[in-house]
Amino acid sequence: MDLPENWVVRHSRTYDKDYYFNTVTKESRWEAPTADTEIERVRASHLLVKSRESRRPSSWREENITRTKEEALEILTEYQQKIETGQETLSALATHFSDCSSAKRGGDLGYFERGQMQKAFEDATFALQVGELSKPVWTDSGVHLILRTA
Ligand SMILES: O=C(N[C@H](Cc1nc2ccccc2[nH]1)C(=O)O)c1cc2ccccc2s1
Repeated sequence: MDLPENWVVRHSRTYDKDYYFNTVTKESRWEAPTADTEIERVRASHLLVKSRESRRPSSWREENITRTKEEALEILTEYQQKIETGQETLSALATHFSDCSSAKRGGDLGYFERGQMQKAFEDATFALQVGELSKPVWTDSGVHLILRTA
C-alpha cells in the first residue's frame, strides 16, 4: 500500500490496530489516506525573467521588455548559480529582479493545486521536493527558477 507523501502507518497498542499518521501535519486517522483522497497542494516562490516573446512582455520593472529568450536564459542562469552557491537567496533576487508581480512578496506565489498554474510550471513544482530549487523552466510568461517551499 503506497501512501501519499508524508503519511506513515503506525500501530495503536490501545486498540491493537494500525492507524495512519502524517509526519508533516501531525494528523492521524484510522482509514488509510489514498492519493485520490488527498487534495495535493504545494507552495512555491519563483523568479521570472521575461523576454520579447513572453505572453505579456512588460512588468513592474520594465514597461517594454525587448531582451531575447537567449538573453533571458543567460540572466536567469546567473541567478541560478548565485542561489546554488549560497551567495544569494531566491527571495532576495526575486524581490529585485523578477518580472512577476509576486516580486513584491519575495516571489512567493502562495499555495496552489494542480490546474491553477501553467502546466510546465505546475509539473516542475510538483516534481520538486520541499526546499528544492528547479532548473530553468519555460512557460508562456518566460523562464523561471522555482523554489518549492511547502
Ligand atoms: O501570473 C502571474 N504573474 C505574471 C507572470 C507569471 N507567469 C507565471 C506562470 C506560472 C507561475 C507564475 C507566473 N507569474 C505577470 O506578472 O505577468 C502571477 C502573479 C502572482 C502574484 C501573487 C500570487 C500568484 C501570482 S500568479
